[in-house]
Amino acid sequence: MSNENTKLSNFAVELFKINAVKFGEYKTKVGIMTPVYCDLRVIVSYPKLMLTLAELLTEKLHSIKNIDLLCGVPYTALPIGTAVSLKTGIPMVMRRKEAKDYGTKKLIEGFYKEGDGCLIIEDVVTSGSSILETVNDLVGAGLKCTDAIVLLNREQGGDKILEGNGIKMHALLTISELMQYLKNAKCIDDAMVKKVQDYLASTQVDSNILKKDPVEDRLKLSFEKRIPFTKNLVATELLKIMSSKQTTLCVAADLTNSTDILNLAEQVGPHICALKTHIDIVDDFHENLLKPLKEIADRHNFILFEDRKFADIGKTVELQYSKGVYKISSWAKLVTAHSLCGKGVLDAIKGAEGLENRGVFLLAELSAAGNLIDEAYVKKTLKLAEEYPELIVGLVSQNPLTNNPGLLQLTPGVQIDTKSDNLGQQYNSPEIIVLEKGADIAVVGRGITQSNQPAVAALNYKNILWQAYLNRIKQ
Ligand SMILES: O=c1ccn([C@@H]2O[C@H](COP(=O)(O)O)[C@@H](O)[C@H]2O)c(=O)[nH]1
Repeated sequence: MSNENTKLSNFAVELFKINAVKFGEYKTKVGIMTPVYCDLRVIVSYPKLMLTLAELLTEKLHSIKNIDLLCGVPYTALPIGTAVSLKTGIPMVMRRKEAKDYGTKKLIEGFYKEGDGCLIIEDVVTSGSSILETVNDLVGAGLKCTDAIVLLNREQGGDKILEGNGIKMHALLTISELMQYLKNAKCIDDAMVKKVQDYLASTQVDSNILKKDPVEDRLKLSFEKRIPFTKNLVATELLKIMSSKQTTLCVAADLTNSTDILNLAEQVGPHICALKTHIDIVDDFHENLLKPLKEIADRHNFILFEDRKFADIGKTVELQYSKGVYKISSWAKLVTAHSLCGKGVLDAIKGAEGLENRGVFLLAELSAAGNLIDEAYVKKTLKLAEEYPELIVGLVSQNPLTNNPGLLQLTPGVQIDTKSDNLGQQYNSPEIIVLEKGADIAVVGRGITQSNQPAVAALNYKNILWQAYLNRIKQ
């Protein structure tokens, strides 16, 4: 046996002795029974063994390039990562499982620079999902992750899944090697080896289930090709309008007079996919505004969209959506809602009386300077959106948050030459929001409404946005 193998064999036996590897009948995280169970948490009670593990991992790490940082997958691999960091002198970062709700609100703790290469350290890999969760947050913080060193590869398909997601796994031991070492040391018998082999053969994780969303898909697919991915009928209609009218422009009709709104709708109508209103700012609002507005929308083939930003308990939202003077649910196919109050808001919009086809843009990020939304909130918003595919048309955001081709990204804060207003609004150019920020639909308000010729301005925005979209999908 080579020197390295002797070390590994001794290490395997020590793991067995401290009960970090057990044989019998154990329930796994997903509820199925396994004859072999590895629980490396216990290793913190054995500092000498921890040191051996750090030495073994350090040897493994030498063949990997571009390591600026280490990050242990929480929680078991955090002390292991620390031990390797102390041994190698490579600094460490820590991933929080939840961003704290006070102070810095960071998901990644420690000092790092954008573009730093971060090596992942993990104890046991089955499907690789824990590593991918950690990678997701690290990459979100601007770090590069290409490799993971792990103590034990359970050989259930995790390595392939990680590879499919751009992560090369380097394992100290495979479960087969571990079993062999333990059998040679007479810790287990042939029957147990066979039992474990049979178990592994019958429990391979499907390598498709954890494949990243097709990263390029949303941004690379044409709107037409994205139609089959939508589960909401207004989203389907919107994509069809965008494709046929060749426009991704949504005008924010933030005007306070009914006649001005109708005039604007008439002028910009041929160039837009949606007209966004704040109906509660209209001084002379009367329901009589709605009939001609709907008529213009039908004639020019665009969608009426009330930017109500619902954020209350479900019952109140139900009433705000369908009752009162505005009766939003009777005319606006699209509305916005904050995710802040959770599912109740979405259930209310889903169940309220009104138009049969309705859709929601969920606010994940805001264009306002100094807004209080943090990474964790964005993540939870995304999760909520995925839970309501039949209602959610997409996300209001300033960045590409999802690769799901069935979700549309609506991005406000768009102007050609202006960077901000005096009340915290922040603007990006149409090209930047499409090519860099991932916008599918751009909301332009004052860039058009304050122009002397709104129709000309709208056409200009429409053309620039469409060209940027064409460039994006052909790249
Ligand atoms: O993050 C957000 C969400 C919504 N808006 C709305 O978009 C328009 C922007 O108008 P401009 O005149 O182009 O600034 C406005 O109706 C906002 O309520 C946003 O700006 N940012």
